[in-house]
Amino acid sequence: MYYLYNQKKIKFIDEISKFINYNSINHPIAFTRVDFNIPIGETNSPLSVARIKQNKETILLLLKLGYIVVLISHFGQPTSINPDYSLKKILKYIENEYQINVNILPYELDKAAKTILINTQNIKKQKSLQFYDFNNSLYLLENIRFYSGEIENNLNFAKKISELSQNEDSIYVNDAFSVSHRHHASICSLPIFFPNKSYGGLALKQELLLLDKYVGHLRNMESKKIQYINKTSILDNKIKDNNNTFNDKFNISVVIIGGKKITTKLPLIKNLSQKLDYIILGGAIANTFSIALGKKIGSSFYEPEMIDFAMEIYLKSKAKIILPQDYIVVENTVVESTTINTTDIIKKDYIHKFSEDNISGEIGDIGEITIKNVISIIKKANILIWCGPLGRYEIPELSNGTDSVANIVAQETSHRALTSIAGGGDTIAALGKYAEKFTYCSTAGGAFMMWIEDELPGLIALQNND
Ligand SMILES: Nc1ncnc2c1ncn2[C@@H]1O[C@H](COP(=O)(O)OP(=O)(O)OP(=O)(O)O)[C@@H](O)[C@H]1O
Ligand SMILES: O=C(O)[C@H](O)COP(=O)(O)O
Repeated sequence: MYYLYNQKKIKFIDEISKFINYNSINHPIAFTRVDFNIPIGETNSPLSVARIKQNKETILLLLKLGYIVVLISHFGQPTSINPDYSLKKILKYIENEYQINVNILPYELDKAAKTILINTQNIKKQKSLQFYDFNNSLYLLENIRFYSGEIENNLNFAKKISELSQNEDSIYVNDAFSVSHRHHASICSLPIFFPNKSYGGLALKQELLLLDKYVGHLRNMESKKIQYINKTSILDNKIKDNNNTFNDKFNISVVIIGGKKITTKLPLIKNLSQKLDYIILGGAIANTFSIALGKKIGSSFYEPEMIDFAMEIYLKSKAKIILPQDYIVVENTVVESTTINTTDIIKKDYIHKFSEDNISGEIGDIGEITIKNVISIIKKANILIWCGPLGRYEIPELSNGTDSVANIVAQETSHRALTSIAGGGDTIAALGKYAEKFTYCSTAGGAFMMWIEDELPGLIALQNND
């Protein structure tokens, strides 16, 4: 089956089995881009392994087809080699999900090539004895962001990776929708070395088909007529169903944007705000808007270089943007950080409620008034998109905002025709038990938003002319 992306075809790996001659296969490599960038919690254990689980089908199919699978993933955003971001830290969770031994390849690519070569010979012997052992067939490159060529999208670096295999039947597979918005070597340049042999994996296929089904219309939409919205009544938590407030009952689209990847997500809000009725902001993204509006947010996280841009978006879409009105604030944060994500340990005594704008300390969650307002909007919505937690959900005392809103979205999805689509590694973890009640949860946050708004470079790289 082909998928048409901007009029060009993307092939998926389930096509391969129709053409392959199993007897002639000489163990080529399937270079498979996955996204094992899973959220890690306080005790250094994963908060969600959804991103690992989703590639299982792809990997098993490739192994059964006789490929040696070399998995390529990033983990966090390291700028150089850093043991805290080694994929070795999550190896046991990968092996646990797949029930197959995964070999981490040496960082030096020439040594990695030798390791694969030696193991290939072993597999040949085993195959001739009619004993096929997946345990020698699955490899994992170290965190691809340990190599400077990755984020530089360096063609030579991609070529070196492709040269781990000398077999002309080797293929490239992108099974990482959630990182397909990055112009990185393993996403955009590596497929160049596999002309007509670059495929989408089964997880990527599922993401595209389901997102098309549920929110495909948003991609094609130019902009939605701005409805007359009496914002004061919303802030007062009194939404009326008459012509002066909402034109169509339940014809309201809402996006909730939280989290802390402000540079990635902010540019995508600009156009999205033209298509949807409400932009509910939480998390550190909201902080950047608050600063732009001259509010005091204490020592809260924000991105100074995005302030002007936040202001531009605010001025353009003021009537639609809902910012928090009250917060849970942490004073004198006691940080015993894990280096991955911000899972700090905070003393309960330091957590306070703030209902005003002049905050001291660090915003950790939205407060009760904001939660009520957000819920009142959700109750009127017929489509809801959610990317990014509303607070530092990893810390139980700061998870109430995300939890309460997730609970209502889950209820509204079950009880009436609310289409709820959430996306993001942390978002899925933050939604917890409510995630399964959502219409669909994508593993992608930034990539999902870019999929709605723009072209994804990772999908362009998979397009075929044949
Ligand atoms: N007010 C806040 N201040 C600081 N960090 C916050 C705040 N609110 C949420 N966060 C943090 O944001 C992180 C998640 O943000 P992120 O933008 O990565 O979301 P995501 O859903 O995983 O998207 P993606 O899949 O694109 O990474 C969490 O670690 C959470 O603790
Ligand atoms: O968490 C994500 O959204 C993906 O793993 C991409 O990670 P990145 O934002 O560090 O590129």
